[in-house]
Amino acid sequence: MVVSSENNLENHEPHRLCWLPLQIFLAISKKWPFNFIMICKFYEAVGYMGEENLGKALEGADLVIIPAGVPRKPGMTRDDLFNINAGIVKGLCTAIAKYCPHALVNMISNPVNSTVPIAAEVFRKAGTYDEKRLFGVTTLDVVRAKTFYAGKANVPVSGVDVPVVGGHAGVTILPLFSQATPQANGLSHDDIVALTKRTQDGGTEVVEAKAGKGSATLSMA
Ligand SMILES: NC(=O)c1ccc[n+]([C@@H]2O[C@H](COP(=O)([O-])OP(=O)(O)OC[C@H]3O[C@@H](n4cnc5c(N)ncnc54)[C@H](O)[C@@H]3O)[C@@H](O)[C@H]2O)c1
Ligand SMILES: O=C(O)C[C@H](O)C(=O)O
Repeated sequence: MVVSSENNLENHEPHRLCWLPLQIFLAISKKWPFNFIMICKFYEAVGYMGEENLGKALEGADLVIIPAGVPRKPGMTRDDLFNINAGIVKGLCTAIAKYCPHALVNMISNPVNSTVPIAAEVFRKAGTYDEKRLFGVTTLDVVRAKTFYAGKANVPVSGVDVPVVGGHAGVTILPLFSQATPQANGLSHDDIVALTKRTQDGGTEVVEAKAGKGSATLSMA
């Protein structure tokens, strides 16, 4: 997904939202872009198909969100996606460097621990790398840590904060329950170990529940 602000809000001109080929929203339902228009009245949704239109879709973009690629099936790790998704991400990042080198890039495609370095390397080679503009999307780890912690501590999730550092796969996901607020009295070491493991395995839980039909796609949308 690509967002461009070539027009400005004050004039109530629409911004441009482009749907790249095979992108998740279109793949789920062709109605999605239209629902989005109703929600965001300042956005205009434009769909582009085919690699030959990648330049048109990306030109002038301020924000590019990359969810393209294959998801895990039960029994796979995120690393098992590397061989397919690395090439997809590399191609998209090469086009970003060419058509919108100053865009913010949010990387959803897994393995995020590897696709972000791939993007960085493509941008570095193109001379466009800016570490402040490239992000691996790991918000789900924070959401999961907060949800599981709130459940265990029996506090409303809306008031909970749990910092999560590290990467986005297995033991590289490090929820810092020692820094969580509010501090829950009465959580044992075993509770913290169990909460940590459940946070680290949250994506796997979803992949197994969907039984081969994808991953936490809608959460990212
Ligand atoms: N970072 C995260 O928190 C997070 C969360 C959910 C999913 N993911 C990752 O996002 C990716 C997509 O997962 P999903 O569950 O949405 O899968 P999905 O199969 O539902 O959607 C993937 C989309 O990518 C498209 N695609 C495939 N090859 C492409 C290409 N060469 N160019 C452009 N688009 C292409 C497919 O047509 C499909 O529409 C996976 O790698 C998954 O692991 C990451
Ligand atoms: O776990 C996955 O494969 C998808 C995503 O990274 C997630 O955390 O839900």
